[in-house]
Amino acid sequence: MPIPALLALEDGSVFHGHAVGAFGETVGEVVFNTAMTGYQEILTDPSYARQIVTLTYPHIGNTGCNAEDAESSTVHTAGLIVRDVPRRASNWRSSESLPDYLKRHGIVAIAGIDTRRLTRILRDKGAQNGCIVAGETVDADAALARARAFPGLNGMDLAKVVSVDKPYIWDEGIYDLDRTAFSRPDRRFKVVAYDFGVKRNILRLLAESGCEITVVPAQTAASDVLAMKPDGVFLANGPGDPAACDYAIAATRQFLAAKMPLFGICLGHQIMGLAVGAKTLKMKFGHHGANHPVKDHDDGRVLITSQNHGFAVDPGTLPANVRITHTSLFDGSLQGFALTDRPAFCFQGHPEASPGPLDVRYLFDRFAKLMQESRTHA
Ligand SMILES: NC(=O)CC[C@H](N)C(=O)O
Repeated sequence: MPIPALLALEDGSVFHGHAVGAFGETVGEVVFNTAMTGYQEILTDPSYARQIVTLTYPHIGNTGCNAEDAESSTVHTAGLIVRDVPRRASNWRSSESLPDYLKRHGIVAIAGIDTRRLTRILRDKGAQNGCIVAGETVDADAALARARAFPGLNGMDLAKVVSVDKPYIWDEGIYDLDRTAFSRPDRRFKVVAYDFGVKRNILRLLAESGCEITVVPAQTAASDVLAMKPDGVFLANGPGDPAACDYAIAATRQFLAAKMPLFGICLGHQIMGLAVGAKTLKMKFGHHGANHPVKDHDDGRVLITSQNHGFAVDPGTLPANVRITHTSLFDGSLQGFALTDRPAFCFQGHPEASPGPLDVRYLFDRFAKLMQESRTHA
């Protein structure tokens, strides 16, 4: 017999389904993701901390789970909502089924609900705070009260919560499916990467561009980083409200003043925006998927990109020394900018994908070029 589960949203909607993960309850902001593949990468993306993800693709779990596809050391989504989990996972790399993987990580998850109805609610009303309860007895009123008690992500600083405790070196490149091993690329640049919730494929693609990377905790002082004399500093993706990360905004200002080559992704992009004096805003339901068209203003190309953000930099608040480089073709929101008087640029989407297309991978080469030029001019 399936074990019951229910999802309650702050607007009063209640969905009944069955448990496919751990028993218990979880609360968070419910967002929809339209990627058709990559559920394991999504579950382990630290940017999803305190968010419950519903996947619009209906069959989730077909290829099971494995150790190599994790984007961090654990699952970070607060919960998972899917239409249907297959009875059997099948893939030569699979070592565990999705339900077993969720249970092992203590993640509460629900299946068997109408995810199209849920997604329409989120699209029309905006992201909702929600609560999933899974177990023999599920109480809708209690779940609703818990959903409504969740304070929401506005003002929540989660980067320092998911970050590492101490620095470490990363030198692993991308996964080679033929050799079933990760590459060890040559190293030409010393890069310090701020871990606000970094995804491993970002570190892998930085390594592929020739970077030896020292990953540092979110609250590391800029002076400590500058003392390491890196060729460049990387600002990672991460969960929560960027405006709450005052320590990171202050450090970024110091790097800009020192003319340090800088590259920011997602939360890192938002922090760079705040550091130059722009404002961030909370989007209605954000961008979460692997098929978002983004225009590159330098050459007019349309890139298909991977996205996961619920906040955005307000382009109307950018200062005069900012050049907009990328715009979302879904809603016209800001996707990337560069400074005209500093070696610094950033991107709102996920150029490392995982999951998603690698159309924007060239930004990693741009960072290497920026560091090379900065060396030549030094
Ligand atoms: N992936 C990210 O870095 C997300 C950034 C930020 N937490 C947001 O939701 O917009």
